[in-house]
Amino acid sequence: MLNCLRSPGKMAVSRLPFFLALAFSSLSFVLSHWNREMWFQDFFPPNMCPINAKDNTFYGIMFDAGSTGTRIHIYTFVQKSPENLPELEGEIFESVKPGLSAYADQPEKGAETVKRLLDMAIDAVPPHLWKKTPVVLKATAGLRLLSEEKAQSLLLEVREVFEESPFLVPEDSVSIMDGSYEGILAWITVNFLTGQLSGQNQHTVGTLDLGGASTQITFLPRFEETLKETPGDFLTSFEMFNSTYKLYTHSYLGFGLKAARLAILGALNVEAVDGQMFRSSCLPKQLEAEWHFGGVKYQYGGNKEGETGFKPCYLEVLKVVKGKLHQPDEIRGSSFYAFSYYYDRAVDTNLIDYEKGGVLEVRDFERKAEEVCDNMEKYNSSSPFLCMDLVYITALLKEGFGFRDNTLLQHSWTHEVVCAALHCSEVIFNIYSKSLQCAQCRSCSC
Ligand SMILES: O=c1[nH]cnc2c1ncn2[C@@H]1O[C@H](COP(=O)(O)OP(=O)(O)O)[C@@H](O)[C@H]1O
Ligand SMILES: [Ca+2]
Repeated sequence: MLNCLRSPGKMAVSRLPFFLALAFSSLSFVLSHWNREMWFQDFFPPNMCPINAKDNTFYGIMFDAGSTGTRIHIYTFVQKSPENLPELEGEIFESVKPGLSAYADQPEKGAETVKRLLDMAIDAVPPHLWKKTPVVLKATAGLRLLSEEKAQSLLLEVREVFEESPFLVPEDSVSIMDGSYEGILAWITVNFLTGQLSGQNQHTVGTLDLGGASTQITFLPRFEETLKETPGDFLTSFEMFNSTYKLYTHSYLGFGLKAARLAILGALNVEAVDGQMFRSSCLPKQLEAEWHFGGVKYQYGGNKEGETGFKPCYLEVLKVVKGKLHQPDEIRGSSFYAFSYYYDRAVDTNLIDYEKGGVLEVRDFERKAEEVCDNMEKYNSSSPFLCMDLVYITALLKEGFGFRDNTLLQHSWTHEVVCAALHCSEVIFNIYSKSLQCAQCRSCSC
């Protein structure tokens, strides 16, 4: 199925329910087929599997506490027969903004946002299953950036909310997720849901996740050379469905889209931001405004007198990106799924369709960045950061990770490749919107 995505250098940009992999780790088939030594065995205890065949519906409540928002996923699984794999029947999703880290100095208020979301689960899960339904919260880069003390008091308050709920609270149910797990979860979700982990001919795709505060890159190296050249802590081995996978994965803290804005503005790690005005050539000349991130208020604006536009902006962004990331040679000829802010900004600028997702080259982001940055007045109805965000995405992909621009490949976009790839990303999107049907992809005939 994913053959359609293997045209070198193309990226399918789509929304992704990566927390699904975490919820799947609660299933009996996962626990019996996946190595018990695996890192995610602790997320849900083995007794969470359906015990008797009649009681074949079960639930899992998963919180994704991201740097920009907190999301609840209430998954319903059905085990139709003991010998079959449980199936994901549905998902209820809700989110709130801002994320927990915005409540760094008011942990109780932060936990209150989690409680409001958890109340949804009380309505969604039948009362007789409450005690058997695990509730888990994994925080990502927003909390990683806080001091240990502030992060822990937030987690403690959330844990209290969980303890007061009628659900099952596993031992390590509220914690900060390690960045490399985050990358692996996304990779498993994409490749598992598209059938790449169970079949004979596995054609896995890499994943690129651009969050608010961190960014992850994950792929399965095909060449020995890559393994040799990669720093040890960028490689993680695990066993799944009787295969061993040695993945390249890394999470870059501070390289998420919102954290990058601060770095570009020179506002990252500045002690007293109060009263300071941070300016950039990536912003509309006359702009002066305020922006809140991670519970801090920043004043920012355009280069009133100086230059603005794509070129000066790119130079500014380069300082933040160039030479800061490991560049594995192998990715230049590989396919990647890109999501989160890659997807959001591609949709915002009509590079891809909101519903279908789509396939892009790195240069598509670059072209759009030029168009937006050199005509900022035309785009002033959307976010003032649009130019900066697009330039950052371009620079991160090209100069950060070392992806090729793929100028030559532009012409090899046959109708078939584009159509098939669109179908695949559509399937991914359909999964996100609760349907696990892949009929369209299987019958793809362009
Ligand atoms: O369940 C999801 N599926 C797909 N994208 C998601 C989901 N949850 C959050 N996102 C995307 O993640 C981005 C925000 O990143 P987040 O707040 O998770 O920061 P972080 O990962 O750096 O902590 C946004 O683009 C948002 O749309
Ligand atoms: Ca995230």
